[in-house]
Amino acid sequence: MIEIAHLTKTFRKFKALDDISLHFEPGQTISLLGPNGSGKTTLIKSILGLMIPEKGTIRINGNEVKDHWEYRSQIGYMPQIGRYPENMTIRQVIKMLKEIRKDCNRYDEELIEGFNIPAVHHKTMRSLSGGTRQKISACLSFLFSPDILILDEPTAGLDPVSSELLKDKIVKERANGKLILITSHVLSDLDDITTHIVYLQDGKLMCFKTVEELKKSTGQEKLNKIVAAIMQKNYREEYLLHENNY
Ligand SMILES: Nc1ncnc2c1ncn2[C@@H]1O[C@H](COP(=O)(O)OP(=O)(O)OP(=O)(O)O)[C@@H](O)[C@H]1O
Repeated sequence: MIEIAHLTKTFRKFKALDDISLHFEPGQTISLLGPNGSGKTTLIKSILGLMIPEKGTIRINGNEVKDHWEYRSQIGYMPQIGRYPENMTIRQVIKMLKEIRKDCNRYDEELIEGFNIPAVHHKTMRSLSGGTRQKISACLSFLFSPDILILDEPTAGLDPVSSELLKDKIVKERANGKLILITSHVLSDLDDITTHIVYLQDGKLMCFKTVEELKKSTGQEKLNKIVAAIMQKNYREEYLLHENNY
């Protein structure tokens, strides 16, 4: 579904992404992990076509993204910080987006109902609390029933009940065959929803494996322990050796 081959992005001489190759399929939830500045957002922005890497390719359903802009309608994106017209009400923002996306005739309003957004429909975007703004971003990312969801720190700022509701939705949509990419620094939030881990460090791919494989190879159950094992110095060499055996 998404094939990334030898992706390299530099800012002046600094390599933010260094020869990254990955392959994602429907029905996977990929947790995109790594320390601050490791290249996660650069990778997401490259997939979204918001950044143009100088080397490598990204294909979505076989089409290279730099030549096929229409692929973006298949992606629901929840940014880390949602930016909206501040003087519009929630109702107006949702209505405006539905009018722009006339191609879509299957709205997914499950989160809008789950978060009880109609009760605050009349509020302007500028008046919203951080958590409510985050809920609106989540609702909009699912609204047009996209095949791919890219969620950047989706549970940040959400209360525990809302966070669980969003996680249940992610699990449900993965079961429906969606591909979901998530970044989060709160690893406990990812424990029950992740199928695969991508770990980046200094723009390099340190690990791309299923959670089950990593549980076996590290002997750990929880993501924070698994990630600690990945961060051990010699992991990448072992990983690459292992990969070269196939
Ligand atoms: N427009 C830019 N110009 C110059 N350098 C940039 C630019 N965008 C990103 N970088 C650099 O590229 C590197 C990777 O940044 P990126 O935002 O992808 O990291 P990240 O893994 O998403 O970090 P975080 O966990 O803090 O969100 C960082 O060193 C960052 O300073």
